[in-house]
Amino acid sequence: MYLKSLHLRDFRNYIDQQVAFDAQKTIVVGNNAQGKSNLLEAVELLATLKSHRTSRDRDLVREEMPQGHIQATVERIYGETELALTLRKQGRRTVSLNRENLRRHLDFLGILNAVQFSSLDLDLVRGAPECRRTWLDRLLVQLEPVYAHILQQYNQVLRQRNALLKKIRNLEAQHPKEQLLVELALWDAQLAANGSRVTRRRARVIERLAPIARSWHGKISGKTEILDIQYQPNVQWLEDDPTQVQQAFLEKIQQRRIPEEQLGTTVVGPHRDEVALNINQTPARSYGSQGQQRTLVLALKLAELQLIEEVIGEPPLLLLDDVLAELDPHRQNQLLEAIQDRFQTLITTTHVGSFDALWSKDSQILWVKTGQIDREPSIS
Ligand SMILES: Nc1ncnc2c1ncn2[C@@H]1O[C@H](COP(=O)(O)OP(=O)(O)OP(=O)(O)O)[C@@H](O)[C@H]1O
Repeated sequence: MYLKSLHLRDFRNYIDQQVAFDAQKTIVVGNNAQGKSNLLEAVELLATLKSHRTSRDRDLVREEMPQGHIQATVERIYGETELALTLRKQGRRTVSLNRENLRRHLDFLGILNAVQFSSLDLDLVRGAPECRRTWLDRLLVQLEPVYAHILQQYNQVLRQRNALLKKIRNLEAQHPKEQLLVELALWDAQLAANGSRVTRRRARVIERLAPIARSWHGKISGKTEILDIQYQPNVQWLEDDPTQVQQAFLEKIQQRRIPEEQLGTTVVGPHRDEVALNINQTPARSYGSQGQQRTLVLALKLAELQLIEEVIGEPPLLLLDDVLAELDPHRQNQLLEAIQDRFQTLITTTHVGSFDALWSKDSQILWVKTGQIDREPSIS
């Protein structure tokens, strides 16, 4: 797939900016806080309808303006598509394909695919389990857009079940709670049904991703380190069968009944899953240097690229936000070799000279200054 052009209006610090991409690699150069990451964020939003920097649309709209727009033309094997996303300070966002508004946002996903790699990704290794769940979920949405809907339904059930558990916890001692317990049983079944759809998909994606990531990791680290990725679902199950997985949920819910009522919150389900990342059988978080942790993140990103390409049948975009200069020449070369000319890549940097000149060969260079993009560096 190829992102041909982008048009940003009142998005972050861009007023009205057109960008035409005319090379497989685009290097976006500028000082800090000029709008480089904002540009990549716009592409990320078109690919996933999410930003890893904010969950509030009002942050994305230019200051003082009521709404902002991102528009793009994407070329796929089957033809060209125009994507548009309108973000509002107040009210819901709207999405359109080829100038037709879509009722279901789900239908917008899967047209543009992108793998994002920024320094924040070190949180994949060092951060809380939530970072790894979010990463996994975003990958799943790209591989199978309907997963966005599945996850949304699960989260809705979770919220409603939590509200009910809170109500039960706060009941006066003499107040009968039978009616609420009948209601809770209905939510238990919903949690099991929706939770099993989430956990089965997470397990499947890890099963496919783990060997690819292990192989990349071996190549980059020179085979001295062995990466092991293990999905650790909160509800353990053995066979990928909906009935059996739901049964495992219901059994665990029964076991945790008392703590759940005492805490007033759901403690069973995929919102408590973990993905263990081990190097040579030691948790990566406590293993080795920052450089070794970077190698791991790089291997994960390369595995994401490869898996999306395998599943979608077309190479996704790669968004490298200020990470190239942080990789040593060996890792830079591994990355360059892996992407070759297959993956359209957008790279942000403060200095073009801060990474190997091979990167700028055949690349388009764009200069960003206070929300304006030029093909030449500005004089001042
Ligand atoms: N909603 C908004 N309206 C107007 N300006 C905004 C908005 N959100 C962010 N900005 C501005 O965008 C700029 C930050 O841009 P960006 O995050 O793309 O930086 P960058 O060029 O990637 O720099 P760095 O190298 O520091 O990451 C800041 O000047 C910030 O004030």
